[in-house]
Amino acid sequence: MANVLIIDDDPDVRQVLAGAVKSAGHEARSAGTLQIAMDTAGSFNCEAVFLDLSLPDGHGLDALTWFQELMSFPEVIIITGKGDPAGAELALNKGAFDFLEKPASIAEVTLTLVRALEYREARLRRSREGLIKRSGIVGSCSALVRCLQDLSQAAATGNSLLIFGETGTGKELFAKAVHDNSPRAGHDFVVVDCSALSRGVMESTLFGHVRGAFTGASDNFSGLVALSNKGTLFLDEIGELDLDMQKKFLRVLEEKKFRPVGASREVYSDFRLVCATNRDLEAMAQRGEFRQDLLYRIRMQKCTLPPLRERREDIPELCTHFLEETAGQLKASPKEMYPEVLEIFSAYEWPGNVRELKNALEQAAAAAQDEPMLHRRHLPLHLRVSLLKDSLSGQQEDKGVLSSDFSPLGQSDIPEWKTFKTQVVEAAEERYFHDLYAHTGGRIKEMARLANLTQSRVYSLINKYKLR
Ligand SMILES: Nc1ncnc2c1ncn2[C@@H]1O[C@H](COP(=O)(O)OP(=O)(O)OP(=O)(O)O)[C@@H](O)[C@H]1O
Repeated sequence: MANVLIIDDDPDVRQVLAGAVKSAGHEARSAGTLQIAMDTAGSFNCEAVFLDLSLPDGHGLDALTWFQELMSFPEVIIITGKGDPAGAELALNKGAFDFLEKPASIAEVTLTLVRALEYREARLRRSREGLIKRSGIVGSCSALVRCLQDLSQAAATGNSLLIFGETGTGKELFAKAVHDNSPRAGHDFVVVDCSALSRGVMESTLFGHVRGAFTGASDNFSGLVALSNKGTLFLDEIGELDLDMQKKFLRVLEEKKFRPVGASREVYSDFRLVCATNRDLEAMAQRGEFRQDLLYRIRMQKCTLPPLRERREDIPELCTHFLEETAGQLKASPKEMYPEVLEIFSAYEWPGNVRELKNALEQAAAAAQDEPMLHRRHLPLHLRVSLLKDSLSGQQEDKGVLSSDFSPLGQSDIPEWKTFKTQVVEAAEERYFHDLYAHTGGRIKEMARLANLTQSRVYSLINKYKLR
């Protein structure tokens, strides 16, 4: 028997759900507002929560994480009216188990609840058994722990997995961890960056070619799909595949067979697919830019990595990790941070997420040279710029840093914060890439390595800032 909390402002809905829960043999408690639900949850060890999105004292979405973080780790099922599909989608992306559209039948309610409880039990069993090899993933906030649980489940099933997340949130790291935790770990983990391959070379890179198939094909090449046989194929930025390649790839997924360019016979490859994207593939599918049938295939399981600004509690742990890593590479002792430096790190928005944090620490450690402590002055320019926030709200603490980097704003020309921030971040980006270009003599590979970006991203930034 499980404890189930029902949160809905409509007494009829509460009654129907409670009836369904009780007839399935579980204990039900109901609440008409978020406040009552939170008070109830304190003493009711709930294993599943039915959560309405539109409540008199707030939006259910804002309370979702609160319920997910309860000690009993409940699964949350969203109850949604016809009017809020976007809210339900957002909730799923934040780790809600599923959603039910009102009015749901008793059978639907019961089935969803059974599945949610089964899923929760399997999730807890796996985390109790400590089966997850983290493969370098750092962080312990609840959103990340959920992703690790998704990871563990995906690793065990072998189904296709779609990892969604902003740039630098760790999609490739997670994909590798899925591979490392799967029965395929002894075989290859093959990465294909779909945004870095031009249309012309994509097909032969994926499927291989025979000698003489086209100008320049001087040897047979088996291709990356064949290379991932028995292992894992990671398609990064899958949203960049053009429709023609999507069609070809769908066939490979369905039949596990493909024909190398210029070959007469088909080749077989048994690979496990993990894809990543930071694009809204659903919206792309609706616009006809991404095949719906391929989307169904690749997202048999899904995991959404939180942006760093939504898991700031992990920042100190990540900083320690990267400072130790940098020190290890230099065979030096790890540097430490003054508290005010950590404050800046904790307050910054991190549009480039963990990658940006890692780069910032590497740059700061290099700037600090032999000094054991990192000071604000060691931080990259764009981070120091974040101090402007404090200055604009009258809490600026270190005028020296700002005045040396920027001229003060006149009384009459204070722009909106967002506009100003965008301009300053763009200026910092431009300066960074100018310096990087000068430092590396414009060698793309080296630029990509130092900046920890893909070569195609570096190309686009070179074009953006007309670096010559
Ligand atoms: N949770 C984490 N713990 C430790 N390192 C992390 C974490 N997340 C990301 N990183 C590091 O940040 C960098 C970027 O990660 P990764 O390449 O996996 O991101 P991504 O989401 O695939 O980025 P992109 O979309 O730009 O390809 C890597 O150096 C990775 O090791």
